Amino acid sequence: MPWDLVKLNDGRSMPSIAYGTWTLGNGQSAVDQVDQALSVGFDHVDTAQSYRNEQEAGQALKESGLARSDIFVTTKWSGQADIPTSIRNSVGNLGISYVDLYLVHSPRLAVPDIPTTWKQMEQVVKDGLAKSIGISNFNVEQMQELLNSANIKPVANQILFHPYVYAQQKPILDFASQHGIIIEAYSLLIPLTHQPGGPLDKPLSSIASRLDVSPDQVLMAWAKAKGVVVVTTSSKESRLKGYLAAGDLKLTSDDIDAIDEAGAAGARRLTAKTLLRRAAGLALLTAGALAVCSYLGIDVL
Ligand SMILES: NC(=O)C1=CN([C@@H]2O[C@H](COP(=O)(O)OP(=O)(O)OC[C@H]3O[C@@H](n4cnc5c(N)ncnc54)[C@H](O)[C@@H]3O)[C@@H](O)[C@H]2O)C=CC1
Ligand SMILES: O=CCc1c[nH]c2ccccc12
Repeated sequence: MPWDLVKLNDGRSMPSIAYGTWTLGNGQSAVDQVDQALSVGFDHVDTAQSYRNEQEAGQALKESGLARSDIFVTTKWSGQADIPTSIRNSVGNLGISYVDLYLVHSPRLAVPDIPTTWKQMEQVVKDGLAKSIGISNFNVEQMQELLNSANIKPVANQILFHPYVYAQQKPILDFASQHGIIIEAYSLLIPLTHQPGGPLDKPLSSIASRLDVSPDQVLMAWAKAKGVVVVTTSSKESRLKGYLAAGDLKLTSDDIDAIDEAGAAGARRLTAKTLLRRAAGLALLTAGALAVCSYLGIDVL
């Protein structure tokens, strides 16, 4: 089994790679894409109230003929209604009686506060509508606030995770690990999809050539080595097969170090770019203000 099951802190298990439905849209094409993912071997589907395709995911699950116990379904409370209403709508849309994992999509939704929101999440487990509960996009302070009053610990925190943000996200990984919380990585492939041309390009392509695989597979193997669960997607069958096959890849510690170093270099570059952009913005603003003052005859110097 290339991607193993990971043990959760509530005694349950979760497949360590998931197929995500965020960008699928809806209608028949979304059903077909989830169908395709299930038929190549994905057994963990990650959806959300806000993705507006829970029904399509549910239809594909039904069509797959897979037993309910052979598929792990995650959905998220995205704040479209209160938690008790939302979870009932989600399981109804998915056509199942429970989800395996229910996540708070963002700490920003936790109104009036995190403890009150988490109490409602705990009730979802008591009502049998979710087997496990977790969070998404929570930082260390928000996780600590939640744990201070939790009766049921979150099993997972789904966060942005790729080499360019690895150092930035590391405190979340360390805190989660201390508390037995699994990290799920989304947007792992951003260095290829949105930030090509950075310091990672070279090590990724040289490791990929040596192992006769593609750079996305190298990123998957890197994430696996960091002990996180991967949430990914593609409309291409060949890519989906590649993601699953990447579970068998073995990177050396030198490979991992090279990716970590290039990731850190990319992060420094992005910080420098952001600072430059801010400085340019400030300069423009100052020039504008000076021009207005001069036009109004105000002497500022
Ligand atoms: N909890 C949250 O706030 C979030 C959760 N997610 C979850 O994660 C899932 C995956 O998110 P993404 O950002 O789409 O994941 P991703 O970073 O894995 O990107 C997937 C995309 O990469 C493309 N790709 C694969 N290999 C490539 C290559 N070699 N070169 C260029 N492009 C390549 C694929 O075709 C696909 O479009 C979502 O569907 C959703 O379920 C995503 C974002 C936020
Ligand atoms: O999950 C991907 C991005 C997204 C879509 N809807 C929401 C709601 C709250 C946080 C993130 C997102």
